[in-house]
Amino acid sequence: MKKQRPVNLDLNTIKFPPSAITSILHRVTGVAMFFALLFVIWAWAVSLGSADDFKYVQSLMEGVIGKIIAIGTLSALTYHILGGIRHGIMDLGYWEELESGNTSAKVTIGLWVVLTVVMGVVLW
Ligand code: HEM
Repeated sequence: MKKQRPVNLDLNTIKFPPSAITSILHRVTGVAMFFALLFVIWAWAVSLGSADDFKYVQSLMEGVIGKIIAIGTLSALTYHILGGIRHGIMDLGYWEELESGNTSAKVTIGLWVVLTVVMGVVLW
């Protein structure tokens, strides 16, 4: 076996292309939504118990943690839908080349960041 095989253990020199980052984010936001849904279903069920229970959930959602959960959940959903639409367009045969795929990935991430900031400002 060749002794002088190329080795690259310097993680700082390894860079993910934008399309890889969108792919990872799609899975991360999908899993995040699964867990967020557990909270959403719990809050929904509790809020239907009585008028007091409703007020309890309302005050929870008006607090800092409630707002972070709401903005985080909507942000994950927004990314997942944007990524899902990008996937649908790729399924139709567009944006499959290296350059267009990376451009659509950058646009997806950019749109997501802008929409998250807008949602954050509106919901805070
Ligand atoms: C609460 C709703 C949703 C949950 C919990 C969810 C969860 C997930 C998870 C966990 C994955 C990753 C699967 C894997 O990588 O093995 C995934 C993938 C995917 N989701 Fe969702 N999803 C939801 C809604 C949506 C919506 C509304 C869309 C479309 C706009 C969508 C489009 C997709 C697509 C296209 C993939 C595949 C991505 C790929 O092949 O890399 N999802 N979803």
